Amino acid sequence: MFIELPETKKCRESRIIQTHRVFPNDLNSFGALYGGKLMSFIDDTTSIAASRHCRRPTMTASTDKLDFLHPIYENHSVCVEAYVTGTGKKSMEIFTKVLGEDLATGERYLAATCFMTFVIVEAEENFKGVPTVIPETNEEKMIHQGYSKRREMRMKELEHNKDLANHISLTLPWMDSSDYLGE
Ligand SMILES: CC(=O)SCCNC(=O)CCNC(=O)[C@H](O)C(C)(C)COP(=O)(O)OP(=O)(O)OC[C@H]1O[C@@H](n2cnc3c(N)ncnc32)[C@H](O)[C@@H]1OP(=O)(O)O
Repeated sequence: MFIELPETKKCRESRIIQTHRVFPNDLNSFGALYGGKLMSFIDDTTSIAASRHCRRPTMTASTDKLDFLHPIYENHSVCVEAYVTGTGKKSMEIFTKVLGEDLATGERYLAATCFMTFVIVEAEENFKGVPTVIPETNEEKMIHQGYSKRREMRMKELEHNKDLANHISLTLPWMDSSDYLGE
């Protein structure tokens, strides 16, 4: 049984904010937060935003370009904030911004941004669709405004990648090299 959903939800209803301190065992060899660790924080946070919005099981369908804009150093805090910024029928776009904070000075900086798409994988037969989002703040409005264009580009890219997938070899390379070498 799934709960009934309203037709609309505000961005703030799905907003998730996770904050962590960057410890020595989270660092890369440059003394900054390891990128894989940050990606894991982002996936974790966005998945909760998706669940909050649709209250049904979802899976990560895609991650758009993740831009690492600024390193996050040891002992700074890393704040990962995510909320739903656009919806289709079963898919939800989630925007994530990552802020670093120097806890000694209070200086805050934008460390990364990312868009991800989550898709509902289980729903009732007559599922009508996820609630559309209502942006309220200037940032939410600006990001929501670009949703249709981003979705269009995503769909084009998906088609292209599906085509590419048709040419990817599944053969174990050490068993038969003819696929690799085009013999
Ligand atoms: C929680 C986790 O850790 S998940 C782990 C990582 N994720 C996975 O393993 C997912 C693997 N992929 C899959 O299972 C499938 O490709 C799915 C579930 C993502 C999509 O299934 P499909 O059968 O292709 O979905 P279908 O074609 O019915 O489309 C459903 C919706 O998803 C959207 N969609 C499907 N694939 C993508 C994609 N790669 N990027 C963006 N949107 C997508 C469609 O546009 C459609 O949107 P709409 O309902 O808003 O119009």
